[in-house]
Parts: sequence; structure tokens; C-alpha cells
Amino acid sequence: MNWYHQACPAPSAVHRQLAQQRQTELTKPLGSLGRLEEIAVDFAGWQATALPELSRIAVRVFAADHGISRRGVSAYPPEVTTQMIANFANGGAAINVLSAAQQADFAVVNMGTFSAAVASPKVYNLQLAAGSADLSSAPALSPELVEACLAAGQAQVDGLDCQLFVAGEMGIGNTTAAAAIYAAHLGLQGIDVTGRGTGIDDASLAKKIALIDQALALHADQLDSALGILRCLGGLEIAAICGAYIRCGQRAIPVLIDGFIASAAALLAVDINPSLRPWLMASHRSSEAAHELGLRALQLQPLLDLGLRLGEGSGAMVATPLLQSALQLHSQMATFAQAAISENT
Ligand SMILES: Cc1cc2ncn([C@H]3O[C@H](COP(=O)(O)O)[C@@H](O)[C@H]3O)c2cc1C
Ligand SMILES: O=C(O)c1cccnc1
Repeated sequence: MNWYHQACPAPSAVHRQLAQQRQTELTKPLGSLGRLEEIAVDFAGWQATALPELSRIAVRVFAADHGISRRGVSAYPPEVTTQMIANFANGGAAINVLSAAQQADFAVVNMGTFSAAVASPKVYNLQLAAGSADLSSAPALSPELVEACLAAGQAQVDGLDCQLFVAGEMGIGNTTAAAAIYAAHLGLQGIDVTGRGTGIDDASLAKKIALIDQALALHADQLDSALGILRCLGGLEIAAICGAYIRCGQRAIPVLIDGFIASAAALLAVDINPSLRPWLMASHRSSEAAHELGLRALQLQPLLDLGLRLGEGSGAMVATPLLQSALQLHSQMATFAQAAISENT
């Protein structure tokens, strides 16, 4: 048995029950805090305590280049992947701002880019390959590379001390890989899953759809397993996120899934290891239309719908203050007994 098949523990049913009971005792009409009540109960189960708290958040942005990015499927050139790694190292990206605001443990994991590595204490330069292969003409990754990427995600999570994990991604062309994964996993075609990513025009969109259909046809006999899909259609950062998510479940660390690409990794991670599912939450609904199909397959209800289409873990980090509000309400509100207020009759 591979490490990633080992079962994740179940969240504590006893502590979920205790938190549910406390929610009925707080000075508010029953159910009036809606999803915030459910979040508190979920964290109670995850942390195995009736009064959970959230202060230690870890963010890992997994970056990689994609062979398919040379085919004109993005509004930006592939060099932007490495340029953005430098921006992450210098603190200038959206995810830097949001991570700093939450005092999150932030780092970038360079899984493999076309250009030379950016040296920085904030960047782990793994460079397992010079990007992935063009998935429309060859398998994106070798079987050995898939294993190495899954293990790299695992190793990142093994080094963490946190109460919540956020994976971000950076890789020009990775909405093409992610869309192909949705199609293969859900049994759909290019037209059903393809969006404009960084903002491509109609001609590039048509080309992106055609290349995805070409990839689905080329690899058809390899797409009946999550590992086959990851190898043929994935990317180095997508495979690493997949491994990181599975390790989070195994270590009882809840995961806040970011947008469209991170959800592609989550779809495959749950397929590989179904016991991961209770450890997952989704931050937001991306403006990539097919994201909704992935969220539905994962049976996840996103917290926010703000028209976000950035990635990097940014949507997840916008949602974390909401989680903290839910937990503060849960632990700090007075009960009916404490406040001497009459209960529901
Ligand atoms: C400056 C810049 C910063 C980004 N940060 C995240 N992405 C996002 O856009 C890319 C995917 O879109 P596509 O498939 O169309 O290339 C990924 O890198 C994703 O993280 C960015 C893209 C750009 C250009
Ligand atoms: O939803 C996302 O995660 C997304 C969408 C477009 C480009 N990059 C990321």
C-alpha cells in the first residue's frame, strides 16, 4: 500500500456533538448564525475540542510550468510563472498581502519551471523537472514524477504545525490542465469545462477547448484512474497539492480549498483516498464556470461568491476571517443560563 492510500482518521463525533449542544445554549435564536454554526461544529470535530480556535494557518503556494502554455492557451506568457515566484518572494502578490494580514506561515514551493530558480528564504526550490510536457501531445508527467510530486506535497505538510492548511498554485496554463482533469474525472468534454482563465479571447478559447479534447482522445485508455488522470493531464503543482491534501487528512489538519485548480487536485485526492473528504472545505465559487461542477462532485458548498479568478490561495485567505468569526462566536458568546435569558419554549 502506498502512503497516500492510508486512511485519514474520522473527525471526533463526540466533540461535534458537544459543540452542537453548545450552539443550542448560546443567546440567539436556534440556527440564527446559519453556516457559522456548522463551521464551529466542524472545527470542534477536527480539533477534538468543544471550544476550537483558529490562529495558526499555513499557506503553501505550489508553482510549476506547463508544456501546454506554449500553445497559446493563456492570456500571459509562461515566463510569468517564474516572475510571479519572484513577486511572492518579495511580498508583492495578492496571497502575500492576505497571508501577512493573518500572520500565516507562508512559503512557495517551486516544483519545476522553465526558467532558472529564484533564490529566496521564502522559496523551496525543488525543480523536479523543467515543467510538465504538453498534455495535448504526450503524458504531462512520468509515473515517477507523479510519485515524487505527491511525496513533495506530503513532505511540506509533514513540516507544518497548523490548524488549517491552504494550498495556492501558480503556473501559467494550469487552468487548461485543471479543465482537462475535470473533463476526465466527470466524463465531460472540453466545451463543458473550459473557461477563460487569465482572460483569453474567443479564438484562444476555441483553441483551448480543441486542445483539451485532443488530450482526452489521446490519453483515453489511461483516464480510468485518478493517478492516470494526474499523470496524463496534470501538472507538477497539481500533483503536489493532491499529495499535500491527502497528508493533511492523515494528520487531522483541515484543508480550505481555494479555486478552480486547487479543486481539480481535491477531486483527484478524494478519488485516491476517499477518507480525506471530511477534512475538506471550499472557500469560494470561482468565476470559472466549471468550478461549480467540481464543487458539486465533492459535495462542497463554497463560503463566498465574489467573482474571484486568481488562485494563489487568495480566495481561501479571504475566507479565513469568516472561519475565525464563527469560532469566536462559538466560544465567547454567553449561554442563556449565564445571561439569565429565557429559552425557546
Ligand atoms: C500576473 C498573474 C498572477 C497570477 N496569480 C495567479 N494566477 C493564475 O493564473 C494562472 C492560470 O491561468 P491560465 O491558465 O489562463 O494561464 C495560474 O498561474 C493561476 O494561479 C496568475 C496569473 C497571472 C498572469
Ligand atoms: O479559480 C481559480 O482558481 C483561477 C481561475 C483563473 C485563473 N487562475 C485561477
